[in-house]
Amino acid sequence: MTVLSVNVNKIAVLRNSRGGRDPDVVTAARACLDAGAHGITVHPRPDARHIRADDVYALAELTRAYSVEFNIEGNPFAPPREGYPGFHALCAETRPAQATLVPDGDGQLTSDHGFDFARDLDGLREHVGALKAIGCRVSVFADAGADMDAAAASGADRIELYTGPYAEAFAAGHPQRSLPAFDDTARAAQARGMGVNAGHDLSQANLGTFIAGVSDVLEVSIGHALIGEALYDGLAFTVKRYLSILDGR
Ligand SMILES: CC(=O)[C@@H](O)[C@H](O)COP(=O)(O)O
Ligand SMILES: NCC(=O)COP(=O)(O)O
Repeated sequence: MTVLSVNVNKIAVLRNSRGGRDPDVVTAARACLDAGAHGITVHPRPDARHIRADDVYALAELTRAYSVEFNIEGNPFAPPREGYPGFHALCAETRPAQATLVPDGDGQLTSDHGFDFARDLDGLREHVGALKAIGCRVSVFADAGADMDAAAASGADRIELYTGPYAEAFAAGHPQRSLPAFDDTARAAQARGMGVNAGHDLSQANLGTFIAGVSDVLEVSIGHALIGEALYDGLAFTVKRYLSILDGR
């Protein structure tokens, strides 16, 4: 079975645009969990442009109360700065079920590649070991076609396949051109004892084809498309509520 971890970054984007408390990430996460989502994902970035350290603490409490998995994503190599205690410190303070290591640089609009495992192996080994020592399952962000021998040598429990290129191929009408590389990488990871997660730009349109075409995906984390789709699904209902308030005057 593939579990769904909802990424609530985008709720924080909306909240931060007005500087207040709403929409509230914990309320949104609770709605996802009440609807049956299996877990919550966040990707706090050092510039705190969406999820902030306080959100991470509050969501850790919520997911603990619901007995579901909390997945924190981030770059373990990025140094702490004001408002961002650093990836390891956040994990040490909140003990998420899963820590997903992503090699994002400063100023990147969003994640757009996995690790070069052979190049980053020594540093990755250290971070993976430290996170496992505090009780986290550790997943590492990987491109289709990445070196799974080196990924396994990092000590990671899982890889998370970076699905952006698949989503692009799907949108261009030829998902079957990209799926075999994802499936081969998943099988190579599994043959080396690692589990396989996937995420980035997955959506209602492209998810089914991906899950059907890639071996034994344990978890998908989905945020951008899911929150956008929720707006479309919720707008008619919400507009009617406003109209009924106005009609009731
Ligand atoms: C690793 C990954 O693919 C997601 O965490 C994605 O990067 C979401 O981050 P943003 O919401 O900051 O784009
Ligand atoms: N790990 C991927 C994730 O958490 C969500 O990515 P996206 O759906 O916001 O592109």
